[in-house]
Amino acid sequence: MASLEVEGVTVAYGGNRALDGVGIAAERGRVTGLIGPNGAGKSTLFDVVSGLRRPSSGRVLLDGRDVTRMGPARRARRGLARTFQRLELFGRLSVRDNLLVAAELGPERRRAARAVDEVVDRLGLAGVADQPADALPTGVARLVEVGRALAVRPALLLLDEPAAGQDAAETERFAALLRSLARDGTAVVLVEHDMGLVMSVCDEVHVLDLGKVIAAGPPEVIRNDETVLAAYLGEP
Ligand SMILES: Nc1ncnc2c1ncn2[C@@H]1O[C@H](COP(=O)(O)OP(=O)(O)OP(=O)(O)O)[C@@H](O)[C@H]1O
Repeated sequence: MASLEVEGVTVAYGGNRALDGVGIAAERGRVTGLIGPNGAGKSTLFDVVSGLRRPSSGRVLLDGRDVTRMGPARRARRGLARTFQRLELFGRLSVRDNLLVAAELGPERRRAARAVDEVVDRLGLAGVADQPADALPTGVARLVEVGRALAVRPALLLLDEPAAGQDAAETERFAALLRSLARDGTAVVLVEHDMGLVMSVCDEVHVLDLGKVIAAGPPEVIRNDETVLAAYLGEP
């Protein structure tokens, strides 16, 4: 069963349909890419999935259960975690404390310190663990943001442009991390503009344009899809 199913979701801002009957699915053990030009509706879809925005129609299911009317906290307790396009770290807190605040919100509160140690280890953050977050280069800060989501050991992880600001070596390590999360059984959904990263780590890619899914399939198919190329290049 898919970990996440989105069915016929529509969101309108005034007269503008940010999402128009969108359906996607994401499964455990797989990295699912969500791409599309600026303004396509990717972040709005994450808001709908995480419960920050109620769609005017359509449904969101987590592990087969309809959560469309559930708020963000209840969805988080059901195993959903996300990152934001704009970094949401506490600038004056150390990396470790940023992770701890997140871990303590998770279901395994009593084991928060251990969860933090695991995240520091897994993301290679030991060298910066005691530094304040606002002293970090953007690429490392992005990794801490991902670490905050991982600290609750999510079953479904939504990542909104996690590689923005990472250099080539950081992105390569990040790709390996995404694959290892999928191997451990996490359902990962990746919104990302770095096409090299998307095409190398995703098992499946959904393409949004002007609020509609215009293509879905494995990276090798999406890469050569004429509709997708036209959406990005702005010509048929
Ligand atoms: N709070 C809002 N009020 C009005 N319109 C909005 C709001 N948020 C987003 N929109 C509009 O909804 C559409 C989808 O925006 P969204 O941010 O979801 O796209 P995106 O694919 O995440 O874009 P980007 O790649 O630039 O982050 C755009 O036309 C945007 O202008």
